[in-house]
Amino acid sequence: MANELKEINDIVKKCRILLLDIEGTTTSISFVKDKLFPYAEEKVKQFLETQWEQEDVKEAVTALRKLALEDKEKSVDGVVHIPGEDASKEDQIEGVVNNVKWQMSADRKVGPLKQLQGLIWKQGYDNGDIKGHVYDDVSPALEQWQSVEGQKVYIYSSGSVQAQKMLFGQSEAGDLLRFIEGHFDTAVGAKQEAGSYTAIAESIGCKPDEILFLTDVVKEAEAARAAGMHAALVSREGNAPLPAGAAAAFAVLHSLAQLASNKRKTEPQDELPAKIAKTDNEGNIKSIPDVEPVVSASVEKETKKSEEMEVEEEEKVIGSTKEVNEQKEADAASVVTETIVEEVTDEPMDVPVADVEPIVIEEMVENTEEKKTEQMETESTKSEPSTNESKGKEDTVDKKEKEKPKKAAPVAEETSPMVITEIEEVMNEKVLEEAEEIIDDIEPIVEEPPANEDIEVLQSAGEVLEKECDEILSKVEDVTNLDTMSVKPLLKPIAEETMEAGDSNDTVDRILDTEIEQMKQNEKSENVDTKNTEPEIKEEETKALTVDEKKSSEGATDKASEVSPEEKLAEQREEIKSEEIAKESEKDPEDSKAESIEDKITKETNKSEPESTEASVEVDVEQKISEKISDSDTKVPVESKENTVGVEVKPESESAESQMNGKRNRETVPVSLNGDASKDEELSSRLSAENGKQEELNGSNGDSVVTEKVQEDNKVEAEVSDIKVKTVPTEEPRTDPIEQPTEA
Ligand SMILES: CSCCC(=O)C(=O)COP(=O)(O)O
Ligand SMILES: [Mg+2]
Repeated sequence: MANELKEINDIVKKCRILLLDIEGTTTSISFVKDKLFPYAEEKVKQFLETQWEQEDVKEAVTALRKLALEDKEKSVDGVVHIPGEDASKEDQIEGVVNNVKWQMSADRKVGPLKQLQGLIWKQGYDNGDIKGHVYDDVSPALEQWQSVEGQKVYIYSSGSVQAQKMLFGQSEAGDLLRFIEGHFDTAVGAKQEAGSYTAIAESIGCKPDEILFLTDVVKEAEAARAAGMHAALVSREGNAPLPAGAAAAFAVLHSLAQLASNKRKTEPQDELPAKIAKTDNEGNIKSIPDVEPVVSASVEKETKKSEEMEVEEEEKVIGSTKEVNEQKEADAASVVTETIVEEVTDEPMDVPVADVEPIVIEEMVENTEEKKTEQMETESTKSEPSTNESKGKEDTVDKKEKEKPKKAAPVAEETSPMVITEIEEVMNEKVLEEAEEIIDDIEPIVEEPPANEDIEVLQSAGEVLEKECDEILSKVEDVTNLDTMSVKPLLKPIAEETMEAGDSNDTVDRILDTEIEQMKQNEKSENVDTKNTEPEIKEEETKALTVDEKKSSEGATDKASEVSPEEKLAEQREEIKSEEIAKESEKDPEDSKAESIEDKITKETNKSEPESTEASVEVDVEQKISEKISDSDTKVPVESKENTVGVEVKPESESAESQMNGKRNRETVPVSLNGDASKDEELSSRLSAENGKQEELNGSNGDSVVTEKVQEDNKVEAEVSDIKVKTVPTEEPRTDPIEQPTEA
């Protein structure tokens, strides 16, 4: 034996020609015996009667007659004689019909019988009564095999070449002739004779060991192996059991899918499970899954299924097939992939992977059409089929070996996924690269979310800001809080006004209560002081009155005699008041312009240390007022000022006040220095007197002596008027009394 390799993968690696038997290998025995033979038996008489005069029919009848004579000479059991040409047509037809039925019943694989059968079946194929049966794994396997450059598929069957072509050309799987390079029948020799295989190898033009022959008959496999071919057995459901030792001698396949490469990367859901039969130790099928196998299923998958079937022998075959096809498919795929990828990757981003497949299929169809055309041309030059008995005649093998251009093997539908998968890989790499570039461009735009650390920093910053805001608010509250204002002393008159306006503000009330208490105390102490100073004041007033009296007596003695001292005093008071007003009017408006209350408040609130500011402001205000008091005392003689009334608030001050209150409260705004120990006493009493509330506040019933009251009023008014002079020019506006808005 030239080739005794049993591992199918090892065999496949070595072979480029696939030579296939039909019945029991690509096609079910049942189809032949239950469909074709009955059809031929049923139609043979009618066929002969109608086609008797046809040349091909006459040749077939002549061959059958000769065979019958030889069988008679050989004393073949059951041989049926066919009357000679000198017999009637009817007798001849009857003899032929009986002979054919006898041979068919014996399943003789003789040429004359197969020739006539083919003629009869042709009618059946032509009128649609017959469709050639092929296993589901056949078409994909043929396509796959012949798709690899240099690999070809041939058929060697006892059936006539004509019958073969009809079966594959009009199969249930469609026209499979495009995958078949040539056909051999018994004209080349008996299938169980080694010489037949040698002749086939010669006809194909290759070495026998480049051919893998698949058959269901052990003796045929042995004959092929004897001729130097590689051979494997195919076990299908319905086949005759393999003889003992067959599986040990040959690799046994149950599906042509086992020839396919496991390199194909198809998704499992895209594949039908291969119909792998359970077999006995001889490789004979015991049972077969319901699902038909497909060639597209990978060998790897087949191996897995075989493992499930616990067929040890099968595992060996599958494993061999896998390795061989890996190499084969790798070689084929590499060529096609290169070509297609070049087309696709020109525009990697615009061509989706899915778009690649049509390109591949298109090329496949194109090649198929080309191949089909070539086959049709070849067929026209083929010799007539012959039987084994007609050896020496024209060879039945297709000798018109087509010298097709050795271009890249067409990519078939079943193989394209593998190619596409590799294209996908290439595409993915390019797409990923470009995607990375795009992402790089995007990254600077997209801000990364802050890290936890950053969030903590931000939170801390937020807390700081919030704290600062609280401090600012606190300062504002301090400014607006009557209890904590540094200008608290200045609030007194405003508070009083607010009280007069019926404001029930508790703070104001509290301030007033405190103020009232102090005023009561001051009133008492002032009374004591007044007793000590009253003589001097009275003396001064007396002098003033004397002068006035002289003046008035000079012009109007009658009136003078008629005017009471009180009236005189009032008149003098009015005069002094007018003079004071005149003096004030003569002063520089710019110097007397009171600083904007708003500005003052702003300055106050801008101070960073409220507590110290409050104290300093209080001191400043007190000092200023003290200075003004003393200044007033020195510049303006008390005698001349005693009768002056409170200075009216100048327009500037009114304006300032209006800015604060949005209204003109009063024409005069008395100022109090609440809380001062030395000066506040008399100021408080002045304030009370000025407002005319002293009696009320002190609980006085107004029983005071008129003279004392007048003097007291005059004194208080004079002093208060000094204090009220807010428009006194100063170089330190900030220390000027600040009017606090009542609505603050
Ligand atoms: C394709 S012809 C029908 C099958 C047939 O007649 C036959 O004899 C098959 O024999 P095979 O050698 O293919 O087993
Ligand atoms: Mg067979």
